[in-house]
Amino acid sequence: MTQPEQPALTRARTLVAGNSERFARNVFARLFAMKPVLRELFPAEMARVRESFVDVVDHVLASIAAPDGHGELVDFLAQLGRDHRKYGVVSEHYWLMYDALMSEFEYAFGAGWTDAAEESVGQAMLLLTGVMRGAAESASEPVQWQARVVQKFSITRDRAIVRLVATGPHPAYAAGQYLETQIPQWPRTWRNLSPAIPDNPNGELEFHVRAVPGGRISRTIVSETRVGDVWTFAQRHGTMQLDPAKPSLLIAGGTGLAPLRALLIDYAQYAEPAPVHLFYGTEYPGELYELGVLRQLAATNPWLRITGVTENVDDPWWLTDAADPRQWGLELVYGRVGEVAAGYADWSDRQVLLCGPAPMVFHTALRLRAAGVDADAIAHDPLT
Ligand SMILES: NC(=O)C1=CN([C@@H]2O[C@H](COP(=O)(O)OP(=O)(O)OC[C@H]3O[C@@H](n4cnc5c(N)ncnc54)[C@H](O)[C@@H]3O)[C@@H](O)[C@H]2O)C=CC1
Repeated sequence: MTQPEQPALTRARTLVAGNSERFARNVFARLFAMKPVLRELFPAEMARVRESFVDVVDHVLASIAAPDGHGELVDFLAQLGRDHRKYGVVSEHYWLMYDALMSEFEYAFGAGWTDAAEESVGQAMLLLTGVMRGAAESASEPVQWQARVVQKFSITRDRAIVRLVATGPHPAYAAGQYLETQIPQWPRTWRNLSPAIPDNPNGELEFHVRAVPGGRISRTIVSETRVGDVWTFAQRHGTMQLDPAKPSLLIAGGTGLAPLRALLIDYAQYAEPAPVHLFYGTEYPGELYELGVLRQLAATNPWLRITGVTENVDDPWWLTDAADPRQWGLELVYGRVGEVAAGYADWSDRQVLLCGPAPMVFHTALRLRAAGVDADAIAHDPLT
């Protein structure tokens, strides 16, 4: 394959960026016109799909011109191809998508659609659709698996714990990873959720969910999920892990505790692992719902130290029936969890894991870096 021409790729990126919403709409319109049944594979609300789609097209156009090989790009597209199996996308659909993309680029380029432009853009789109198709064809794991809700209870008015049991064998996930999840109330719509317990032979799963403002899926889980609902899972992702040979600092915001909790339970299997200090923060003391469980874990695992952090000293009037975390005798500090943790000690020798609301993770990482922690030592899931 000859190196695609930079000017044509740059022009293609400019055209897409000029009106990315229209570009994506037109490509999908062309695709659905060629095969109307494909519309059923996508969620009713396409805005997020279109946004991600344009990001991928732009990423490919930007990366393919790089002279130093396309290793990372190929890995990225291969993962995307495996992920897309859950939508019911099959090989033939990738050829149709290639045709839809090329027709739209031809339309967008207008008189500028020269042989050279067609060849360069064609190579990029062939790479995009070809790598995704190839990876999907060679993937060996089941596309989807299911689990049934066996228990659900509210922690506060906008947070719930949901427990499920897998209905059959499922691909194991590593503690700290998150799973692509679909709930029956929102068919064909996928969200990432982090299990709060490690993978286990009984297929038991536990999720801690906050109804985030504007979050359709999380709100539905908190308000509508019932025992007996069947959830569907697809790929697992995420690279957060704990090396038992290195001391760690874990900082959790609210239900962001979930994957760190799974990691701690998993970590407890080691005989004498390196120390771990967990800072667990919420807005109000009554929201530190997991302190009781964490205290039990710390009582039998001397390597674990826990500090609860709350922004407010007292609970608001609406936080009823909340347990007072002071009863567990654990350290409780007031402030924002990231600021409290960063100023608490010298963490420069620690591996650091962060999880919680995106602004909290972002600000905590900044604070830690300002306090001398190396950026490479800090890990968290992608911020969305
Ligand atoms: N794998 C992942 O990335 C996971 C992410 N989450 C996310 O974690 C969030 C948890 O929400 P809640 O339980 O309501 O936690 P929350 O909103 O009550 O926040 C908990 C902590 O974050 C701090 N915080 C909040 N906003 C901040 C800001 N702008 N700057 C600095 N610190 C801030 C608070 O001071 C508190 O200590 C959800 O948005 C959920 O999507 C939850 C589970 C897994």
